[in-house]
Amino acid sequence: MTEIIDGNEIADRIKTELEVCVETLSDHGVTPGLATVLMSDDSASETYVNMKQRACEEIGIEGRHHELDPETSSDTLEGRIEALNENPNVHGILVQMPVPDHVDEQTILERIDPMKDVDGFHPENVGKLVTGDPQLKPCTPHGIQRLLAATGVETAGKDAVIVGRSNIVGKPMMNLLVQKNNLGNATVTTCHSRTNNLTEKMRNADIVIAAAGVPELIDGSMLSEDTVVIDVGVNRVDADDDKGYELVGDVEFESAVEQASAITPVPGGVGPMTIAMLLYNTVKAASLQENVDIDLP
Ligand SMILES: Nc1nc(=O)c2c([nH]1)NC[C@@H]1CN(c3ccc(C(=O)N[C@@H](CCC(=O)O)C(=O)O)cc3)C=[N+]21
Repeated sequence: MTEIIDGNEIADRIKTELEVCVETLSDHGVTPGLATVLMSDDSASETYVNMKQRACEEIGIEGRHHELDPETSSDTLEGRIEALNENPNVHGILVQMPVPDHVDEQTILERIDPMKDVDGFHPENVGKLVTGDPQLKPCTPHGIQRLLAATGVETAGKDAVIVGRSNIVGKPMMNLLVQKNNLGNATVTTCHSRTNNLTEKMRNADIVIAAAGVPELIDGSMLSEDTVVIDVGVNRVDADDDKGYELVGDVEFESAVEQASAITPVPGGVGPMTIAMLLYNTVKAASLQENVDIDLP
């Protein structure tokens, strides 16, 4: 029987454990603070930022949301980040991506104090991840590692195929899975739009991680039995009913579920783990900045 991996349940377990960490910090007079910055009218971005703020509230993190007009200059945005870097009540800063075209994403990421970079996107944190000494790990790939561990999927010695080479998922996922530790030790192949024989590579994989951002790119005919399928896609496509849109993954669930040994659904798979690991990073950042020892889950 194919196991449908319940990301909501695993994320809730981690959140419950993080709540205890927040209480310990509170005993030391520290309330972890997360600042989110949104500079877009995009309704998906708004939804995601709201979800992050609500999750903070649930476990006692102080969330502060900053909304900037999409026309705001890069200088103004950078000034806002600078103020957050200097604010001692703010332990984590997240600038929601994408930013408008007139703002250079990399410039913005480099302005965030690496100690407050709860996305793990700053070059200093990327470098530490690659050398095997990560400080704040990117939320989605870290969440996927936790998801695999919680499901009892061993990564050591396994062939993992990642489809997608983005800086936020594909590349950090590759670096985490190849590392010499109990959540790594996999043999990793990173595929992308110029990969030849993608199907052949996926058919030989023990674990497939779909992070291309292409709706239903992968179907059951491209997978072998016994493959664990992790679907990172959160694509909004037009729906027939009056809801306006439907959320679909990078994997065609109906056919893939017939082949896979385990699979994450969309929604309810990787998404909730991303948010749980954002809370994890915020709690960790607070503990490092305030010199309070806590037992992170
Ligand atoms: N600086 C930055 N950091 C991010 O982490 C970041 C970002 N920018 N920009 C956009 C993406 C997207 N993202 C999601 C997180 C959770 C869900 C999630 O929980 N989704 C629900 C469904 C939500 C729905 O119904 O739309 C689920 O999969 O169950 C989705 C998407 C974080 N992102």
